[in-house]
Amino acid sequence: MRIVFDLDGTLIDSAPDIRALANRLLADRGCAPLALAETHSFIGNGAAVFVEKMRQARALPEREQAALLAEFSAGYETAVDLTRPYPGVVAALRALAAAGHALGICTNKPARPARAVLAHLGLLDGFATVVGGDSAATRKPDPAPLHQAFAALGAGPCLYVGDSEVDAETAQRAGIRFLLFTGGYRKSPVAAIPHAAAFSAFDALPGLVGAS
Ligand SMILES: O=C(O)COP(=O)(O)O
Ligand SMILES: [Mg+2]
Repeated sequence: MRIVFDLDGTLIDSAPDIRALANRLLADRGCAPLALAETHSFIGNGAAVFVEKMRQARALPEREQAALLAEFSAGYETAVDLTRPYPGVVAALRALAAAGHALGICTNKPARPARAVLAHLGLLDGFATVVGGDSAATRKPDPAPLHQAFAALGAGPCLYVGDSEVDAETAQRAGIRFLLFTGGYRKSPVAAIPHAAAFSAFDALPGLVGAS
């Protein structure tokens, strides 16, 4: 089977690094720092949307957007030290690879920081493709980047694993079966997010894939 994963809030808890990076930018401008929950709520639609939501939350003017995004992007690749895989992720990925599944990533995080954090955690080599928010002409919830990720994995049934409303919509629009990790950065109740199956701990994932 071809299995594609979302990244932030699905395989990795990256919000502490994203928050620290954002708070450096805000501190330079005399603004109050982001709380962790606020940070979670801004993640999922890519770097430009994150910076826009951060800017609006601190009432910074629109004319600052380009400079904020440039500074954010410049620091993004090295913002890896506080990021951890969720419990059970490493073992689940290893089990899925050992069972012969082809694994890929489709994230709205730009490709370079996505690859950098995966490499930092020793996980990059496990993925045959990494499609980022800037890898295709469009980003999720447009289905094109998800199709691109599956195309890179060859043939076979498809499964997408993600944590958010954006991921569920992307899978639905792509016509692909979706598994929801409930422990990430979703904003809505699990019941309000379309999914084939949901799981709260990664040790359940190989069994769910086997049952798909
Ligand atoms: O919003 C982002 O930059 C990334 O989020 P995702 O990995 O959940 O797609
Ligand atoms: Mg996510």
